[in-house]
Amino acid sequence: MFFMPSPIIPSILDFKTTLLSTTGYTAMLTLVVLMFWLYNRNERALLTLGIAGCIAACGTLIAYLPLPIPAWPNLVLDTFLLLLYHPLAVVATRQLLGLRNDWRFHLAMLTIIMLCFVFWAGPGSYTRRVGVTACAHILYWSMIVALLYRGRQWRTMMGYRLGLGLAALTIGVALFRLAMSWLEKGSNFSSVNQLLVMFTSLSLFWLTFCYSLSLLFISYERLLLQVRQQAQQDGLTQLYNHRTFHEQAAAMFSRSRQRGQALALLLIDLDHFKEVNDRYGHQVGDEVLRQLADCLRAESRQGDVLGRHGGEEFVVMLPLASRVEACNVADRLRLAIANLQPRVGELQLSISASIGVACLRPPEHENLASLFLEADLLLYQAKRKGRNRVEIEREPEPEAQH
Ligand SMILES: Nc1nc2c(ncn2[C@@H]2O[C@H](COP(=O)(O)OP(=O)(O)OP(=O)(O)O)[C@@H](O)[C@H]2O)c(=O)[nH]1
Repeated sequence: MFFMPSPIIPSILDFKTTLLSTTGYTAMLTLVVLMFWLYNRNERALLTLGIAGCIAACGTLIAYLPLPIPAWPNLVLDTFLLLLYHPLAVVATRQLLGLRNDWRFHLAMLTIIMLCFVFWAGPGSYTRRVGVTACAHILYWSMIVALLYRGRQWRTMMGYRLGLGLAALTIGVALFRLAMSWLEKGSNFSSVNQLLVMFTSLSLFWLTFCYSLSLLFISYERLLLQVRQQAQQDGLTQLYNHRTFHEQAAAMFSRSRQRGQALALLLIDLDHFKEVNDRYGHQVGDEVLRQLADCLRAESRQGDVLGRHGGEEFVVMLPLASRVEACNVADRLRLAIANLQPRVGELQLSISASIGVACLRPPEHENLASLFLEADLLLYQAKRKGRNRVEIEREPEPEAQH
């Protein structure tokens, strides 16, 4: 990341011009990151990256501006400011993953790196200076790769893949620089290698700053995911809300009808829930509903679709479930609810539910509404027959009176 101007480097790679444009891009990127942080202040990683960007921009400016300090302290200060970006990138990544940061560790590492830079490399050895900064890159970016790998539950997100790719590339380029500094005999690079050092230095700069973009991307993707989840879920139980459940159920219904596959719909309604609310209050009632949702989640198979239909009514769609299977699942759920005995503070309650089960019969069920109607009638039948039971077969209508 540190350039030694050389007369052989063509004007297109003019040292100061490159630094000036790099400073401009860094400042612009930093501004974007800080704007996003202002928009979502919970994302402290963006603030850290913004601070890191400001410091790095100062680092490049110091190399550009004729400061009234000697060249060597100027280079040390410039190096220090530019190197600060990397531990801050580690800190930002940890913040993004919700992990704690150990500032003393970062301070100690940076101190060791700077001591190596000043005393082991010193003003006389350009190759050693490149070696030290390459090692710093490898160290910090390996940490970032390890961190991103730990956050692989979000591996489907573009930002994670991008961040991981950029971090891996950064390590690759830094390894190349380390090898160059190692293989070079003298304290300065040959003319051709100087050009390579400059190219790799610039690419490191761009790669690491693009990493800020990838973190921004991750933060944005997570925000989108959160908003989408909130729009799809019921706030109390985190099950699908009425609208989303109906969308999913409608798609499942058409698929099953088209393919001639089995499908069952379970309508579950808590018995005498009004009494729970009236006797213990709405907050206790809410907690009971939450625990009931957890129970349904725990009892359901992968592929089953669960939703809160409204109030104390829940729905479960069972794809590929035959009539017997649906009846077994419904009875298992009924039993699980009866044994749940939700605990709310000191209270231990007893609850039960009635379940209506409608199984898809293509000629009779033309649309999802007809399946729901049947499940609703069966649920009503279960309530009528004493509650805490499963109904799957409609009773014959009472004979019309003559
Ligand atoms: N705490 C709480 N109560 C709710 C919520 N949604 C609906 N309820 C309550 O659920 C109760 C439903 O009462 P009813 O429809 O009379 O049914 P029930 O008392 O369960 O009686 P049956 O269904 O006939 O066994 C009402 O007291 C509603 O206030 C909710 O989100 N939280």
